[in-house]
Amino acid sequence: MKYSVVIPAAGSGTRMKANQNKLFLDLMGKPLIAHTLKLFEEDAWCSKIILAGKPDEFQIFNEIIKKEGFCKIEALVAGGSDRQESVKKGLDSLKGDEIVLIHDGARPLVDIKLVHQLVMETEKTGAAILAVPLKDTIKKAYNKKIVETIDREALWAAQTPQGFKLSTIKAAHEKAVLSGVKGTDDASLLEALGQAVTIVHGDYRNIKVTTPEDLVVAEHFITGRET
Ligand SMILES: Nc1ccn([C@@H]2O[C@H](COP(=O)(O)OP(=O)(O)OP(=O)(O)O)[C@@H](O)[C@H]2O)c(=O)n1
Ligand SMILES: C[C@](O)(CO)[C@H](O)COP(=O)(O)O
Repeated sequence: MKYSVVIPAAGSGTRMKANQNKLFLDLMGKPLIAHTLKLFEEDAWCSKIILAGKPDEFQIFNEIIKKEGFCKIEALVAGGSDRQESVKKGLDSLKGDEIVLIHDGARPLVDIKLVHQLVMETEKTGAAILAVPLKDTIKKAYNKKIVETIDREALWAAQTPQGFKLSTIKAAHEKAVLSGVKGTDDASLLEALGQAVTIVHGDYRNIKVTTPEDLVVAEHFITGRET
C-alpha cells in the first residue's frame, strides 16, 4: 500500500504564544516539524510528502530538510490564510488517484501502525480519520451559562492523519470554495456533501501541539517512547 501525505505547516501558532512558528520550536533537540516529517520519511508506505508553509519561512524549512537529510518532500507549496486553504494548495500539487493523507505538522507523535490502519481503512471506505473517544463531560454554554450537557457516548475527538482517495478530497475542497463551506478539518468537507467518513480508533498520545503545555507533554511521550 502506498500513500502521499500533505502536511499543513503554514500556521501562526497564536495559541502557543511563541515568537516564531510553533513548528520550529525545539522538541528533544530538533524542530517539532522535523519529528513530524521524519515519521513519513521513514515509512516505506509513504511515497511522497507535500509540505505547505509560509513563503517567508521556506528558507527555514529547506534548512531543516537539508540538515535532516529528508528526500521524500516532493514540493514545498505556499500555504493559505487558513488551514483549509493550505491543505487545498497542497492537494492541488498532487495528481493521480492514490490514497492521500492529510496530517497536521503540529502532530509529531502519531503511531505509524495507526497510520497504516488508517490507510487500509481508507482503501476500503474511501475516507477515514483517526479519532479518540472523549473522556470529559461536555457542556454547551453561552457566556459561561450552561445550557446543555451533551451525551458524549457518540462524540469523538478527530485527529489527523485523515485519509481520502485523492479525487474525492480534491473535489470536496473545490466544492467548499464554491459554496463557501469552511471546516477545521478535511473530513467535515465531505460530511457537508453527505459523504461517509469512517473512524479508526486513534491514540491519546497523538496530540496536536497547540498551547505551551503541549510541548512538555510531547517531550514526555517522546522520552517514554525511547526508553
Ligand atoms: N493558515 C494555516 C493555519 C494552520 N495551518 C497548519 O494546520 C495545522 C493545525 O493548525 P493549528 O494547530 O491551529 O496551528 P496554528 O493555526 O498555527 O495555531 P493557532 O490556531 O494557535 O494560530 C498546523 O500544523 C498549522 O501549521 C496551516 O498550514 N495554514
Ligand atoms: C484537523 C484537526 O487537527 C482535527 O482535530 C483540527 O481540526 C485542527 O484544528 P486547528 O484549529 O487548525 O488546530
